[in-house]
Amino acid sequence: MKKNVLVEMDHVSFKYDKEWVVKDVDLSIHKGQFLGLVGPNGSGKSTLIKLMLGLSKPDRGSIQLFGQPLKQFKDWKEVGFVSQKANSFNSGFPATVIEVVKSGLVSRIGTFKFFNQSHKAKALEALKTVEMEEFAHDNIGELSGGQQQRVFIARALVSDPSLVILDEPTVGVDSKHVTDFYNLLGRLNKEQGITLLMVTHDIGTITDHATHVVCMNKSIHFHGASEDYKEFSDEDLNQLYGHSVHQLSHNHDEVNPS
Ligand SMILES: Nc1ncnc2c1ncn2[C@@H]1O[C@H](COP(=O)(O)OP(=O)(O)OP(=O)(O)O)[C@@H](O)[C@H]1O
Repeated sequence: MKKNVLVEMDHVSFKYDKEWVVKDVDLSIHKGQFLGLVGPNGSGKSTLIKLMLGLSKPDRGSIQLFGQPLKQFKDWKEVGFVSQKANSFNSGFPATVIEVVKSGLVSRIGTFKFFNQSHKAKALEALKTVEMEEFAHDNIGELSGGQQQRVFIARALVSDPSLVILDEPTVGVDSKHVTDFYNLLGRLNKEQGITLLMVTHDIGTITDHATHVVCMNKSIHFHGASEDYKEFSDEDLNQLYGHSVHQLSHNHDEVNPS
């Protein structure tokens, strides 16, 4: 593996039907980074994640995970994923919190194996990390959006991944709890050394928490340290987003599109 490079995309392009939605993307994610991926609606962020996870295949270019071509990569327990729609269980969904978290071990133990006491202990440990262990035996559907999303982070953490990818995890999280959520991600990154890639629309907030920012609109328009992204002017952003966007001064919770 190229030293400490967990993901490497080399001239990656992808189209649905005839329209290119990801164009000539070169992107490396280094161990220890907390990378925020931002861009306007429909700019290809989720598609880029799907390509990285091998759920879609690039039409051009190549992708390596942990130094291996994606086709050969098998060590999926190293990669946790929290999707945008994770927190959409209705109250009748028949699974407890701990069952949801244990399901994250399937990549480690195989689909048809049974969970044992050590798996239960792992799941409880992951719930403890996200401060949700007291809800272990509650029904997942009875929790708030923010609590459900913490459970899905625990599910992503239970196999001890080095990299966790999150696609708009704060959608459905009460704005009062969004800051706590970012603080949790910051702790995972700083204290546990987990590399994070997070798709978000919160361009005002992400720079306070992420170490690096990638801003894309089909191709990459900015990739650098969060500090430098703060220098990316409102004018640059407006051009990219096609409407007025302000990066709020930092320590604010929201972006202010008009
Ligand atoms: N399954 C699909 N079939 C055809 N087109 C698709 C499909 N999924 C996404 N697209 C299109 O590809 C483009 C990129 O979509 P994508 O979801 O990757 O963008 P995004 O940046 O994640 O958007 P958002 O911020 O709104 O979630 C959009 O124009 C979208 O309509």
